[in-house]
Amino acid sequence: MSKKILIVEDEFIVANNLQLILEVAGYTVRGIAASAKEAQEYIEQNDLDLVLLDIKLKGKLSGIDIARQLRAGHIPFIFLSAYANQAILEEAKTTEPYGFLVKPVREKDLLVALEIAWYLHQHSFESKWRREEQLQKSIAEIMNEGLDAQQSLCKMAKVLQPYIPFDFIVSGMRPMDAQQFTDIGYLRTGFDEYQFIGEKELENIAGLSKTGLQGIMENSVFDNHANIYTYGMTGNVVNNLLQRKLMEWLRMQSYLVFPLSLGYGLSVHYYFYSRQINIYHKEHIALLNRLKICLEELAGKTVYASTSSMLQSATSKKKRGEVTENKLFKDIIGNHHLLLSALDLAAQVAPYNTSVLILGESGTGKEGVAQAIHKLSPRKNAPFIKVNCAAIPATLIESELFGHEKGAFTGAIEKRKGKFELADGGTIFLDEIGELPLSMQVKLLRVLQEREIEYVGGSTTVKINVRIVAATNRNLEQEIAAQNFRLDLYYRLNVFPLTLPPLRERKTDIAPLANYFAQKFCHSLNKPFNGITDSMMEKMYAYHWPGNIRELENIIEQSVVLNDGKSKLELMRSFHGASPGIIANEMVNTFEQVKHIQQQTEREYITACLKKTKGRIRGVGGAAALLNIKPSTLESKMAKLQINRQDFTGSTEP
Ligand SMILES: Nc1ncnc2c1ncn2[C@@H]1O[C@H](COP(=O)(O)OP(=O)(O)OP(=O)(O)O)[C@@H](O)[C@H]1O
Repeated sequence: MSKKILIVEDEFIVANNLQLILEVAGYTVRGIAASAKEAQEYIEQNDLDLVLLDIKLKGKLSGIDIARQLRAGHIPFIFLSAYANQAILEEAKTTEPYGFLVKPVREKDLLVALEIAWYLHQHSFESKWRREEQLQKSIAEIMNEGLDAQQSLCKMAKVLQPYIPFDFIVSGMRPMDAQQFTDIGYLRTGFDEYQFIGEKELENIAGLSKTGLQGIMENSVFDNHANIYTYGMTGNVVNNLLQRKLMEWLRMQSYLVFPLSLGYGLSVHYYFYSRQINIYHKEHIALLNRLKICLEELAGKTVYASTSSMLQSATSKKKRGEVTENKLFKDIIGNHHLLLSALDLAAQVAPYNTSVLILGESGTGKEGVAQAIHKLSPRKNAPFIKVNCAAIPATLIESELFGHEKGAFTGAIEKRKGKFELADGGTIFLDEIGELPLSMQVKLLRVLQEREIEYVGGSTTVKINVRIVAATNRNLEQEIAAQNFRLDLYYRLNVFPLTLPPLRERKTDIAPLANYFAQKFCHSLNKPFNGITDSMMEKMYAYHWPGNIRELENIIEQSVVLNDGKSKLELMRSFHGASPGIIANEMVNTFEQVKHIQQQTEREYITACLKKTKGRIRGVGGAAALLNIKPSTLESKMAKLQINRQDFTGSTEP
């Protein structure tokens, strides 16, 4: 059926031209709105499949305002703009558009953008619906298991986490009996690990006596409708004493409360707390409302029925630890909430064929997450093929990816399969996708659309069934603005973005990672592990880790190699170019400053390694090996940071 489109454009000639193109392509143009007001009238009629939306409109309201309305109504839209500078892109991005076209728009670009927008819309809608159905089923299963309140909240926490992220979840009866604390809480301590928090645990954490806690409970008032709160000065200020104290004790930044009535004036309140600010939205409340019947039934069966037995079972569970092993991501160490949020997303998307774009600085573990997504998918028994787009010379990349015929170019002595074909049935991991030359981006886009590849130098076409996981440490939006990356490819790949935090933003993971690597290297070198000295730990905490986990891994390896096997591990080199004070002092206010510092530290780190190797990049003991990256990756970084190898060839070791 022909899709119905609205054109929101105040330039008459542009709008007519668009209408002509769209009608020839088989779309039904519902109308042309020359102002935001007219656009709103069309939207209210509620009969649109897609909207083309000019950002700058005459009058008070802009295309951005209309975009927010379309988003709320789940109508996909594509922005049209005469400019594509960073500021406009940033503003447009906040509305999560399905595409962005720069005027004047070429016919082909317009039709491709519309096709992709429709595909993304269908996809996100369908997968959202499927995931919600799965969630309802999981809650129903918990209900039928005959568990007590504590057990069911623990299970509920695990199934709800991907949908409503939290670091601490609480459920409790309201009104509260100040003489008897019966709230049940679970604190997230790992990817799939939760620790029970009841009355005793709270008293310990807060350093309070039983009467102290009772005093707080007596002075607390409770919401009777769903609400979102933020700790601190902005947003919905937390007035409720118990909630405010909980946030202080557990260093939470925001929470969502969702009350469920059980009748007779009683209700069960669910609280979701997060260490991230502004994480909760109306959409989370809307989801909880859709789950309300299930949740009410579950609450009635569990919390209401078992308040008296709670304390007793709480103590026994505490003794057992209630800690489950993280089986899903067993090679990914760390339990910082920023890492766990990224892993939640990975676990959510893994079972589907959806393309995933993993973002994050170099060395943050993008490849490990890509592998985990593959292992958690139904494709796990088929190949996982990695392609480092930065490491392959531009002239060879096409044949590397798609294969070549015998004699296709000098040196092609026989027909050879490309990585896409090798990955058939499995996953292809396109690492450093931001480095892909523009000419290859067009070809990759065609493969993603048509799901078939063409050998270089011949007519062989092969149908492929491959899931794409791509990664980059570049800011692709900036690359698009600089015309280094194609917008249409970006939208194809960016179906499910996932960002890995840099190590300096999750310093609590330094100790577990350091211990993990130390044990690994001690084991492989057959040395006993005697621990890590406090001074090494302190220095590692103070450092800002431009090379992230890869750098930490290298440092631990050096320490293990040079350790005598009797004493604790000591730091065996000084950190180069360390300027942790800048970050620790929180003098960084803007993203640009962060980027600047990041580039500066990366530059200093590479420079220090090049000094050490006297400018040698390749081979054993070369700078690339020291940094544990491919020589070609190092070369491209050096070019980007304007580091000249020749400057180091004559220098002496520091
Ligand atoms: N959470 C983690 N737990 C254990 N090891 C990790 C973790 N994250 C990364 N590593 C290790 O750190 C090293 C670098 O990780 P990886 O190669 O996945 O990073 P990357 O983000 O893909 O880097 P690049 O952008 O340079 O390709 C690897 O040896 C990896 O095993």
